[in-house]
Amino acid sequence: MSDRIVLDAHDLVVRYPGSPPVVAVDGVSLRISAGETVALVGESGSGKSSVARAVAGIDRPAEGEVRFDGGAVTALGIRRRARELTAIQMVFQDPSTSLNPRRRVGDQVSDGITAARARGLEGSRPEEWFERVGLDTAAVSRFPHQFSGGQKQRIAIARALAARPHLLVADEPISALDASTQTSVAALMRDLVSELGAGMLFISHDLAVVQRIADRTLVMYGGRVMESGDTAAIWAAPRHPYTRALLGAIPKPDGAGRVPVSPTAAERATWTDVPPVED
Ligand SMILES: Nc1ncnc2c1ncn2[C@@H]1O[C@H](COP(=O)(O)OP(=O)(O)OP(=O)(O)O)[C@@H](O)[C@H]1O
Repeated sequence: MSDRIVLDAHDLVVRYPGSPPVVAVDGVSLRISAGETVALVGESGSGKSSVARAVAGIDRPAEGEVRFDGGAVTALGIRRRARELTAIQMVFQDPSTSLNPRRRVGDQVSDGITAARARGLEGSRPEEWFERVGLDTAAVSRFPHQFSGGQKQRIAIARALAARPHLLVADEPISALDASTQTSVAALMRDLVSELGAGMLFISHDLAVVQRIADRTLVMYGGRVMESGDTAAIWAAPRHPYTRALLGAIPKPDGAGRVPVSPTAAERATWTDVPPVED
């Protein structure tokens, strides 16, 4: 990890139309350094995907600013933005929808290579990326339906990383995969982004995987960051009551099963009443 900050988003507010409007993100700030993996965790609806879309330049936040490699993402002109945003790549939950079913997978990885070349970076070959993500290089001429879900996600990762991004935004990249491949795909992503010196925003509800791969973690609830800090420190001693409740939902190793977070309204109020704990 280096001291170079690739992403610096501050005071993000994301609202969706409605009456009243939905405040999905309410004042979230986050920084990611080169080579660093930062996880966003929190229950469904806490605003994780909305943060991801704002920092990736998909949705414009209602308030706040996203700075990427020192420049304001929201202030880029259309042409410059299309060119420069190849340095931010995304991996989504479902590789079946993110890969084009009618194109050979090698050609799709070549799109990433072309994007890197357009930024003046040295060329590479799709086979090299297949090798890096643990796939048979002979498979470059196949079509997406000839692969398993886990293999398709490896291809989507190869395509994203072939573009040599400075930031990879991964929104639930392992949740559609078989349990047996989830950890290995997550670990692969982490290793490759740190090898490339890129930063990664990793969104997952799999807390055991987050614990394993994230350098830092932000815990969100109701659109706000409740706790943020070094992953190991948070797991060793969660300080915010919401974090304690969330970590209590990890399946117990003794086989006692998943402990649901089923808070009462009073408990929820206690979480939002306690000020955030940030590093
Ligand atoms: N396009 C939209 N229009 C209206 N409301 C939306 C829209 N997208 C998200 N929301 C709402 O914004 C809030 C945050 O949603 P978001 O998808 O960011 O949360 P999340 O933590 O990523 O959830 P999940 O883990 O289920 O994906 C939720 O209340 C959601 O219903």
